[in-house]
Amino acid sequence: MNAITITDLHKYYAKLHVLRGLNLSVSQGECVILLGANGCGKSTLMRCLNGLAPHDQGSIHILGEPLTGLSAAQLRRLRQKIGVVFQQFNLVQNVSVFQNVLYGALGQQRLGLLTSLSCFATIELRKRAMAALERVGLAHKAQAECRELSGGQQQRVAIARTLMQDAEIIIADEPVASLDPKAGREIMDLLLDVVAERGMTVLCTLHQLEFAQQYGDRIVGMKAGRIVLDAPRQQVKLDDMQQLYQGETRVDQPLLSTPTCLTPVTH
Ligand SMILES: Nc1ncnc2c1ncn2[C@@H]1O[C@H](COP(=O)(O)OP(=O)(O)OP(=O)(O)O)[C@@H](O)[C@H]1O
Repeated sequence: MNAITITDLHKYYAKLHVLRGLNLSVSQGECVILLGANGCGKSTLMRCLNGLAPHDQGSIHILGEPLTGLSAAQLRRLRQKIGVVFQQFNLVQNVSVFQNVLYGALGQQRLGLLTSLSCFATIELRKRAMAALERVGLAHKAQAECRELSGGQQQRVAIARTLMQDAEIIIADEPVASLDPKAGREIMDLLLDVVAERGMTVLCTLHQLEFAQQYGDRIVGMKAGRIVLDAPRQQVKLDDMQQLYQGETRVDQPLLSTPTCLTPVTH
């Protein structure tokens, strides 16, 4: 079964046609790196996948379930399977690292928010949260407030939270954009190790081509709201990736021609 199946996906912001007929399948356990210039629609795609932004046409299936037509409870249950690691560390800054990780259990518990608060959490949940923090090397920072951590440490907390969540899919939107090269590499190493251990599926946007050459199974490239490159990482040349940043790349530019595929889509 595919972890993610996207068929003829369209998304508009008012008159701006942002996603222009996307087709993409990601197998369970696969790590796909998504590349594309600023404004080509990557984050919008990520938001659609996470149910944060409704799409206008086409379909998205997550682990075989359609993302549309779900009740609020069904959508919540499906979103529980999707962990997010975003460029802007989507953590609650003024609470502890431990508490942020515990929030990952939100939605698994019948009592919701209350049981994910550290003062009410069961011993089992607390143990799991500590184990997740140990896995990302941050057990010693459990009681620190998130805002006291470096960018790299905050991304570690976000990864720990996906472990707490028992996510099956990780959507990582520029997870290393604000990190220095060493910290960025450490986060990519950790992310890929953790997902391999758990057989999770990853869709990760990056702007660093040198990372794209080293991480993941497959490279998908977008240009002006369309997928124009989709091939196993080893088959993608640097020049193929560089072309993604040339010509008409943004969705808010008038298109002079329909972009052609740089490399035949192999899926
Ligand atoms: N909520 C929104 N409302 C209106 N327009 C939006 C919204 N979000 C994004 N856009 C527009 O959609 C287009 C695509 O933006 P998006 O953030 O998806 O691109 P991106 O490829 O992720 O870019 P970047 O690499 O800079 O993050 C841009 O023109 C942007 O201004």
